[in-house]
Amino acid sequence: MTTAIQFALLGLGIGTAYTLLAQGMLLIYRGSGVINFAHGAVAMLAAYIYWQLRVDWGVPTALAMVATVGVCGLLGWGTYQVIMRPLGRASALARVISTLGIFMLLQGVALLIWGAFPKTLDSDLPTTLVTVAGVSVGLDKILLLVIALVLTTVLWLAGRRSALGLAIRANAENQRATATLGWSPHLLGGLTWGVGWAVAGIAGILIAPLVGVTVDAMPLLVIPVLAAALIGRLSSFWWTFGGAMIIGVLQSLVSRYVDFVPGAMQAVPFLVILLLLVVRGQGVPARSTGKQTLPTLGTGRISWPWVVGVTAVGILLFLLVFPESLVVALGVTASWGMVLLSVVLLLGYTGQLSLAQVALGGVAALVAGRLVVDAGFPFPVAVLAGLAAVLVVGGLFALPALRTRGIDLAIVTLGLGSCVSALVFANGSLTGGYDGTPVGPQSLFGLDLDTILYPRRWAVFVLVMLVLCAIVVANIRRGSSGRRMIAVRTNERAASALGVDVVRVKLYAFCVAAVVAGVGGITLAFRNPTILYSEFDPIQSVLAVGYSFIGGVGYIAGAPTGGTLVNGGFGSWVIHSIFPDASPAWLMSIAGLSVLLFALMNPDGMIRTNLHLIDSVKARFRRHRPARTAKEQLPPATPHTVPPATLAVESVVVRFGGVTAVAGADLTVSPGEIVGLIGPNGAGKTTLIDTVTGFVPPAEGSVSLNGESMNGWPVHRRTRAGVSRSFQSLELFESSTVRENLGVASDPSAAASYVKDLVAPSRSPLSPAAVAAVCELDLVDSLDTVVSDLSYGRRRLVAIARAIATQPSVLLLDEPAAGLSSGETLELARVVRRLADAWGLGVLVIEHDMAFVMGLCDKVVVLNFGRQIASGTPDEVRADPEVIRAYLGEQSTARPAGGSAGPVPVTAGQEA
Ligand SMILES: Nc1ncnc2c1ncn2[C@@H]1O[C@H](COP(=O)(O)OP(=O)(O)OP(=O)(O)O)[C@@H](O)[C@H]1O
Repeated sequence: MTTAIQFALLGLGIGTAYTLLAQGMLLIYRGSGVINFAHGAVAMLAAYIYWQLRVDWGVPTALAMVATVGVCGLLGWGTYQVIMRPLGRASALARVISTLGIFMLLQGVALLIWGAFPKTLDSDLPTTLVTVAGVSVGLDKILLLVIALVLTTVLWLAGRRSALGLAIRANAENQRATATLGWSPHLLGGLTWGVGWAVAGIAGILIAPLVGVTVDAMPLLVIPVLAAALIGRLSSFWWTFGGAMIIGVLQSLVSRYVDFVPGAMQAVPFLVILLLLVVRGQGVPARSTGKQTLPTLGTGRISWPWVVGVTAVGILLFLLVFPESLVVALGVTASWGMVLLSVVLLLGYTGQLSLAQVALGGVAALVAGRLVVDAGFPFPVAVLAGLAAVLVVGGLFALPALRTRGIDLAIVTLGLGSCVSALVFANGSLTGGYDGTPVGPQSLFGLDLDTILYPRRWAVFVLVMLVLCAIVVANIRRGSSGRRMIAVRTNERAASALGVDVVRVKLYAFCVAAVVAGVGGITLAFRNPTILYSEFDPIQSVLAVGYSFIGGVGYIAGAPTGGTLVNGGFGSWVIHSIFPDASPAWLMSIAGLSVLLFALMNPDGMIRTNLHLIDSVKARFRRHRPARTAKEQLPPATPHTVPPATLAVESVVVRFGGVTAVAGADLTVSPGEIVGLIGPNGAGKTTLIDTVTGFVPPAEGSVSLNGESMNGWPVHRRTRAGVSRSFQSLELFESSTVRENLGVASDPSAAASYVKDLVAPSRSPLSPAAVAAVCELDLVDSLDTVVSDLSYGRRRLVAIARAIATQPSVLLLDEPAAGLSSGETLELARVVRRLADAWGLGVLVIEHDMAFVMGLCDKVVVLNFGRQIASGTPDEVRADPEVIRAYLGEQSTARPAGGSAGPVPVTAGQEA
């Protein structure tokens, strides 16, 4: 028992170190909404500066401390002014990636100045042993705990009680609002980053004696620190303190009691926390909170003459022309190019920020390597087995992505990558430890690929693998799988409402990306006769995202371009050719600086600028052929009818915690019938549609289609069954064209397409319903227009057309006439009437425009405070005293808030 307490107390020491770091990171997040992945690197820099001042130059301790913290504070202030402030309007991704750039830059600069050899710093706190309840513990640990408690209390009080603290928090959410309250947003931003970095500086000085001053260890502390901050939901200083302590104590106890599993100390507490976070996560995101800027994507179009020509020339240059050192460097770049291709697939196309891609490459290499060494498998068979294994592991890594997203997912995957590193790569019995795994030379179908004797052959093999992987990724981009991925990255809610199985798309993206990263990892590992797993450490996965970003995370060609910057790649070769004695740290610093410059000036990456150039050159020489008009490209519209289906909502109750949003709704929508759902703001109308479409589960009651209960069905299954919806906030894929928006809705759900797309991508003809909807809503001329360029009224029509493109039997429209002119509203009413009468579609429509509802609907249902207070024909509802009292007012035909005065004159016989 005493031993357990002893280890728990030791763990509090580790937890204290995490707390000191975590609180500064949390302060920055609360004040600017940015997770600073460089926070551990800032602490590392502080430790080096402090070592330089106190140990090397003999500056008095107090002065050295003040100077170090001051420098960190100033650098934090400068980081805000030079990087974060200009990035204020950039995407969240660009801001996160810029912190990865800072990470790389600080590590590179520290290596250049202080070298890779560790420095030692003694604790400035007294280290005498104190006995508490029979257990001995160093006084410095107790003092550190006190400092962590004081820091947490000060930050907590400042955040809650001081006007400045409140303003800093408000500034993260709305700079304009803080400005109108008399605060300077940039002063607050600079202060947040300055204080945050200063706190990291204090942490660096205090924890350096515990963890040592090295360029590797301290920046990596960011991983457990992020986990602690996640436990605090990235908002609470006290929960973060608790999280850090839990992690510290768990790690210490595991190191004592699970010491038979190497690496368990780092991994087990992590896995427990990851599990917690995943359980706490959300399957379908909440109603959208606003637009976000996403990276621009390439088309994935393949020009076969170019691919064959460039590959053939590349092979010739590799075999006959280039010097051997260059060929080897290009081979490394090509291997990394495949790892970065997996980032393009995951982050570029699917929007999933995974920080574990290099670790996955390492897993494939490990399995293949072991099979070659232990089982004597031929190289190609071992490669296939390695890829099969990493496919499964990739699927496992996808599981957190099903319930977490954005920054949470990045942290979770970084944690998983570090678990793999601790449990597997650091396990000498699996990897051979410092000696590595001696795989020796390989051969492929009789061709000797000995990397020592024939490095050129090996490089050609890697080049061919890169080209094959790039073709697969390009095929996915052009196929229906790619369209689904892009829909998921843009808006998961809208994607699932269009019948896209978001879970399947994410699993697919993670699995294919894992295999592509696996090919990269295997070719990287087998380039040496002995595999060393140090090149698969978790930080490499972080760097991989940085390299992808520089190349262009939405472009296939961006992957090998980013791969030029890796250590040992083309960039290293160039630097070494010019400066033979240059340290690899130069390349890392240049890469870090490039990430920052690209984030600031060209977030779409290097390749986009070059593509613009290539396109403009091509355009000069291309013969002008008149483009086919959108109308010519459209298949002829055929008269359309839908399979009849009746939607029934019975006694549905929906609760959000203590709020009852819907308290017993009953309605049916029959084929060809238009039902209006009205009620004051907050009555529960959208919640009812959310429940019918599967976004929100009912607490009681049932929703059925043609008598079959849909309770428990996921969103996409309801869509595929024939229930489609539009959104009040439209939720269109704004940066895609109208055609692409409709294309996602038109794609059949066939599972086989995921496999077929790898080799033969399927084109997306619009569904007959989509074509009919485009003609009906007069959108033909807008088909190839990017949605964000359309007027608000036309975007509303696109949202309706997209809902119709899924070929529904029942259509749910959430405020379709909001923002339309009276002419457009009239036209919309005619179209909806026609959809019901001619197509046989059942329509449930929410609208505040009473004239529209009363003139159009066959039946009207009224909600008030979640309660259904009336239902019947428009005339019956209009005359209902409770409805008049609660909603319509005495002028029952008038729109409650500024609507048109009389009913829209549309009846069954009047359609256009
Ligand atoms: N995710 C949620 N968590 C908690 N409460 C919610 C949530 N979503 C909706 N509500 C609450 O449920 C009630 C009904 O909201 P809902 O948006 O469905 O109303 P509505 O009739 O569609 O309003 P409007 O006409 O303004 O769109 C409101 O009190 C709202 O605050």
